[in-house]
This record gives sequence, structure tokens and C-alpha cells, in this order.
Amino acid sequence: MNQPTSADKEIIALKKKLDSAIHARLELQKDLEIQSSAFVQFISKLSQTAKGIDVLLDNKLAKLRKMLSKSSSWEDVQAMFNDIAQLLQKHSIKNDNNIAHLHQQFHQAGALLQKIRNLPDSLRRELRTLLTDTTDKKDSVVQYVSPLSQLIEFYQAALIAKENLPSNELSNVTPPKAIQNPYVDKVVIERFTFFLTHLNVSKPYKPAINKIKSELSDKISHQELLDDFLEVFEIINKDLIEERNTAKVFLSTLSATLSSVQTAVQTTISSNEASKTKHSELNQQLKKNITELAEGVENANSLAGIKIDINEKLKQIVTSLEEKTAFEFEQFKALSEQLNSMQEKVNILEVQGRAFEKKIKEQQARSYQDALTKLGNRAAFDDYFTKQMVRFHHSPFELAIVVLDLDNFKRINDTYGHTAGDKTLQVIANTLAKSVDKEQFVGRYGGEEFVMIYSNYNKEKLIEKLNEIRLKVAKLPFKFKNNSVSITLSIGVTHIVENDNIHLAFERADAALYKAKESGKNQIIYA
Ligand SMILES: Nc1nc2c(ncn2[C@@H]2O[C@H](COP(=O)(O)OP(=O)(O)OP(=O)(O)O)[C@@H](O)[C@H]2O)c(=O)[nH]1
Repeated sequence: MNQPTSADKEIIALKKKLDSAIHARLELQKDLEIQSSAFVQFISKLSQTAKGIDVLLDNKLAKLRKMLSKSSSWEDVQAMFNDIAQLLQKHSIKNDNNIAHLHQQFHQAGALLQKIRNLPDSLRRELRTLLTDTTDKKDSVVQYVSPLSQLIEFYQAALIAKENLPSNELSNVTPPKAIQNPYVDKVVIERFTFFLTHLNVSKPYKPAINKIKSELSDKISHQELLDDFLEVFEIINKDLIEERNTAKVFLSTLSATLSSVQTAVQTTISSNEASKTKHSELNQQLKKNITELAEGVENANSLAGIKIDINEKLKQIVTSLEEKTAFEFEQFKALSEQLNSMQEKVNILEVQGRAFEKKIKEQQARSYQDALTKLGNRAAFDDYFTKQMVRFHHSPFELAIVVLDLDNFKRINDTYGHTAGDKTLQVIANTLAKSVDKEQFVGRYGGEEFVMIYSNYNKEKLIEKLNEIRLKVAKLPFKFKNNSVSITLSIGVTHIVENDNIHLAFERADAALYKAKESGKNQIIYA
């Protein structure tokens, strides 16, 4: 057997190498095919994801897919690849800007929602957490989908809470506002209540107004409010008509009585003239009768003749006297009838006059009274202060003016509503009224400002008294929505001095009040 030569051995080794090289190439080809198929798939997926972002990018990706399927030259594929890479980079910058904008918008919407009043506490807490968790900007728009949908949910919940809607009422279609909230806005109710509180109607109508006021609530429908408006209108109208009628009836009776008195006086004057003539005629007649009687006696020839003549003449005198008496009686009767009828009319007039006077006094009292607190109002204060000033200038005495203002009252209204504010004013007014004796004046100057006029209190005594009042008010146990609230007063006070006038004195007290506010409130400043 021939031994293999060294050449044979080399050939065999080379063949082995060739086989393994062929195998390795086949492996490589397989790898390449797998990778290029994965690459084609990746491009196809990229095309789907990027679809619609930009037409140019869509077209370029479609072209690249075609090139890959046709096994175009690598140079062409590479050129297309570069184009697409540049386009994608542009989009990446744009995307970053969009994310920044979206992030800002998201937080603005959240902050706006936080500002809405009366949000349920739980919602407010969740919203705060959401906004804190999203403080950092996200990397993609997609990451905002979840927080955005949460924010929208919060908006819906806020809307439901604000409009008092049952939660299933928020459908896809937004109904018109009137249907969204079946109840009247709270602010409108508060304004209407405020109006009713300050409405000054005559006594008989007050219960009706108070009833309407007491029935106003948060759950009043638009129709019910409209009915209430109409009822109040009717009451005001009736009150006005009645007031006008009372004045009208009085004035027309007054005018009728005056004209009937005038007619009666005229009639009396003319009948007096007529009766004068008649009296003089009757007197003439009597005189004539008596003269004739005397002449008859003088010219008589016999006693029997005289007797007959005298009898005759006396009969005539009696007739004349009877006529005179009857006439006088008639006249007296007519006059007394006239007087009686006049008296009756004057009596009616007097009754109506008294009613009218009472009404005017009532009106005057109302015009001097603050409807909410029942204290004297600014007109009453002006009147009282003027009179005291006149007294002071006539003969000086300790006269002081005090201006009191509630501290931070706006917060009460804003936090607990106008009705709570009104109640506060009433309670404080009542406390002030009870704290002063009858010789002093206390009134509401306007808004949340009160005034007092003190007579015969020197500075020390007055400050002591005002301090008492200040502490008393601060201790009043107000409770709104289960919160205990303390209300304080700032007070400015001054005594009237020689050559003072109302305005100067008031300005001095007001400036002192301003100082009290500036120095931290809840204190008294004496000017
Ligand atoms: N409820 C109610 N509020 C009133 C009435 N009159 C005035 N106000 C309110 O009183 C508040 C006065 O507010 P500001 O003048 O800002 O005074 P404040 O909040 O008391 O602040 P300071 O005076 O500085 O302590 C406002 O909110 C007015 O609407 C009223 O008759 N009823």
C-alpha cells in the first residue's frame, strides 16, 4: 500500500479548510439573510408607527421598503437611509417642543382647577398629588395620556360637585346650562336674600316678605325663584298703591271738606244778607203796626172804638211777631243743620288726618332706621349729631363721637356667604345697642361701620367703656359651618372741641379708626 505523500496530506488539509470556509460562508449568508429580513421588518414597523406624522417621511419610508425588496444597490439604500435619519431628527426636535408645551398646558389646567371654589376635599388632595407626581417633564407625548385622562376625570368630578349634578348626568353630549343645573346659583340666592333683608315695606307686608326670605334655600329651582320675584313685586306694588291711596283719600276728603265749608260760609253770608233784609222788613212792619196803633189811640173818638182798633192792631202785631219768630227759627234751623254737616265732615277729616299723620310718622321712623340691624341709620345719626352739636355750641359739655369698624369682615362674607355676614352684623348691632345707655346714640353708618355719640363721658371713662365693648364683641361665640369664629372691632374716637363741626369731628374719629386698622386692628385709638 502506497503511503500518502506529503503533497497528499497538504491537499487533504486544504480541502478541509475549504469545506469549513464554505460552511462559514453559508452561516454568514444565513445570518445576513436573517438580519436583512429583521431590518426590512423594522422599516415596515417604523413606517406603520410614523404613518401620518409627515407625508414626506411616509413617502421616503415607502421608497426604502421598495428598494430593500428589490435588493437595490447599497449606495442607494444608504443615501435614502441618511435622508430618513435627517427627517427623523427634525421630528425629534419638534416632538421635544410639543412635550414642553403639553407639560406646561397640563400644569396650567391643573392650577386652574385648584382655584375653583368649593372643590370636594378628596378631589383637591388627589389633584395635588397628580400635579406633584408630574412635576418633571416626560420623555414622550404618550406618557401624558394617562395623567391627562386623570385630569379630565377631575374636571368632570369638579363640574358635578359645582353644579350639584348627579354623577350619571354627565353624558357625552353637553346639555345647555339651564338643564345642567336645575337649581339657582347660590350667589343669586344670596343677593336676593340681601335685597329682601333691606327691603322696607309697611308693617302688614313684613310677614309675607319674611316668609319668602325664610323659604329661600340652595335647592330652589329657577321657576320657584321667578314666582318669588313676582310675589315680591306684587307686595311692593300693593304697598305703594295703598300708600298712594291713603294720601289720595285724605287729600280728596280735605279738598271736599274745604269746598263744602267754603260753600257753607258763602251760603251763610248770603242768607245773612237775605235775613237782614227780611228782618228789616219785619221790623218795619212791626214799627208800622205800633205807629198805627199809637195813631189809632190818638185819633179815636170813643173808648169802644179804641178797643176795637187796638184789638185789630194788636192782632196785626202778633202776626208780625209770629212771622218774625218763625223766620228766625227757620234760619236757626238751617244754620244749625249746616253747622252739623260741617262738623261731621271735619270729624271724618280729623280721623283721616290722624291716620295719615301716623303713616307719615311710620315712614319717617323707617327712613331713620337701618332695615338690617334695626339701629338708627346714617340719616338718624346726622340728625342726632347735628342736634347735639347745637347743644354743645350753646353750652359746651363732654361730647364724643366714636367710629367702629368690623375687622376682616370681607373674609366672613367670602368664606361663609352673605347671609352669615348679615347675621354677624345683626348680632354685633344688638350687642352694641345693649352696651350703651339711653342717653347715648348708636347707629349703623353703612356697610360694616357703626357710629356712637357719647355725652358726658370724659376721655378715661369713655376709653374704659369702649374697651369693654371691644372685648365683649371679641368674645361673641360665632359659629359658621361648624367653625368657631371670632370677630373683632377697630375703634376711632374723639371728643368735640371748641370751633369743631360735624365733618371735622367725624374725619378725626375716622382717621383714628384708620390708624387703629393700620396698627394691627382690634384696638382703640383716641384722637
Ligand atoms: N353681609 C353683608 N356684607 C356687607 C354689608 N355691607 C358691606 N358688607 C361687606 O363688608 C365687606 C367690607 O370689606 P372691606 O372694606 O374690604 O373691609 P374688611 O374685610 O373688614 O377689612 P378691614 O376693614 O381692613 O379690616 C365687604 O365684603 C362688603 O361686601 C351688608 O350689609 N351685609
